[in-house]
Amino acid sequence: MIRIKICGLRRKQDIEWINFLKVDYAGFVFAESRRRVYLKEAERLVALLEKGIKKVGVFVNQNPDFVKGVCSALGIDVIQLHGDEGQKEIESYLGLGFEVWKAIRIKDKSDLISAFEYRVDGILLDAAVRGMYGGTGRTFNWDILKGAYFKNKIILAGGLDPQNVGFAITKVKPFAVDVSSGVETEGYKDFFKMKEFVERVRRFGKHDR
Ligand SMILES: O=C(O)c1ccccc1NCC(=O)[C@H](O)[C@H](O)COP(=O)(O)O
Repeated sequence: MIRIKICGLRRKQDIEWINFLKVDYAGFVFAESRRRVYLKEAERLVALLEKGIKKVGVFVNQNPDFVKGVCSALGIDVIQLHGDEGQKEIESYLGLGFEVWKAIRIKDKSDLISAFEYRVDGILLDAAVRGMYGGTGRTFNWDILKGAYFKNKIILAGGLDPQNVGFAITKVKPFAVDVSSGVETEGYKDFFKMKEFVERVRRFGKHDR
């Protein structure tokens, strides 16, 4: 069964909704973004989260001591590195009890090379938009992935929404899908869009990866 990550959670009701929908991963952005949360608020949100839902901390080119401090304080399960972090930095997080996912922004096929090179627990494939690291609401060309074999878990992100996620899953067959903008209305998470997204994934995503 394909896993679901909903990212950019900021409010108490966001957490109540994802508890109800029983998604697999809850994403909290600790980097520069309109979705950014700070440690104190994140502590309150995480305390409300159902135990079975894994907590993902999203960071962009931040100090490793800061990243480790936040993740330890919150009991984060997955560190998502969404900036220009290299293998050396990735290594510094391995063996500490967190999974590490590295985000790669895809413009064309050549961007996939790094996806094969990183030694990491998961590769998150996202759209490349100039001046933005993530949460862009834009898709990339999924045809680029045709025939590619990844040894890592692939988390598909970038512009997914309830309308296109079924098609994306049948094309890419990822380990998980990740969504933020596509389940928002006027900048905030929308329960009905999240519900529709989750229902679509569960209908189309019955393969194992
Ligand atoms: O969501 C953000 O605002 C963000 C800002 C800076 C770095 C990463 C960010 N989000 C990371 C995610 O995991 C998003 O879910 C992913 O980029 C997909 O976003 P969207 O295209 O909006 O569904």
